Amino acid sequence: MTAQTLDGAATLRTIKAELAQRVAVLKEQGVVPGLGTVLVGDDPGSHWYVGAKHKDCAEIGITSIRRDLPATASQAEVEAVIDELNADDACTGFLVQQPTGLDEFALLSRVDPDKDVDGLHPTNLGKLVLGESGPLPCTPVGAIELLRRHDVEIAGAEVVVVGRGLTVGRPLGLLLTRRSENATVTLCHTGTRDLAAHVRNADIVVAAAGVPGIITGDIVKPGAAVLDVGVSRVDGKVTGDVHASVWDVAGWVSPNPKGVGPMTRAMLLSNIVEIAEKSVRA
Ligand SMILES: Nc1nc(=O)c2c([nH]1)NC[C@@H]1CN(c3ccc(C(=O)N[C@@H](CCC(=O)O)C(=O)O)cc3)C=[N+]21
Repeated sequence: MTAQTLDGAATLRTIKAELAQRVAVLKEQGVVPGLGTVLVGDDPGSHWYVGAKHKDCAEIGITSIRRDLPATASQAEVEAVIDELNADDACTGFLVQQPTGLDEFALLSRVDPDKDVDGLHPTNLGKLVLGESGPLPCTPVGAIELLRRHDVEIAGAEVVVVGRGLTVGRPLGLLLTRRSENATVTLCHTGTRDLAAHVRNADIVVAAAGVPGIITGDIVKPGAAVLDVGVSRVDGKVTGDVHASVWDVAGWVSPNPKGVGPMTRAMLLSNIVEIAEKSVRA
């Protein structure tokens, strides 16, 4: 048996086509959405991500405001750029690419929560806990959307999330246990005594540990959906948390690359369009 592919790259193309139409409607109403990015330093991965985000925006009619700062930039210098984008009406929303090597909580907190396209501002994470509407974190929502668009049943499913990081595992647990998702979630992490015992039970496994190959075929339930969110670089190549042996056992696997990564970009675009639409309604 070989698993079916949860194809994030193809789903990104579909979502872009849908969003391009909404951007065109916004333009008729006199609104041109704009994405801002703040990039600190010269990490090649971060440069690639930011470049990809701006290319995506250009394709669907969203303008770009790009602020690249040297690795030597101080906390105050980055905060000044954040203040500038908060005040810029051409900037619908923006993100501070992580990691910056600076006080990230202070930077995140300084972003206008209404412009927080990453959904990571403390106010927006608080809204997520409280069940209020607001921008949602892109990677976990992208993972859910990838399952939805391939008709993988989430309601009632036993989901094991591996990893409790702030950008994926922690918020994903909150999202999946909302009434609208209705999954039962087990959040595993480095303190979990018997990871295999939990994973064996799961209808859906989300691997976001950042440990290459930690999810192997022998611990996956036959027919399960397995999402590979881990990003490690092994010899310069992107390597996920899901071992190749999983493809022989699972029903669905998201590859890595071309799985959840592109979905993160899709949800970023979706957050920008939603903020812009909200500004028209206001
Ligand atoms: N404030 C902030 N917001 C982010 O959204 C954010 C961040 N910081 N820091 C870093 C991570 C990483 N991230 C990815 C985006 C796209 C792909 C993606 O599309 N990857 C491609 C290609 C990967 C490759 O080949 O290098 C793929 O999976 O097919 C991956 C990872 C967003 N991040």
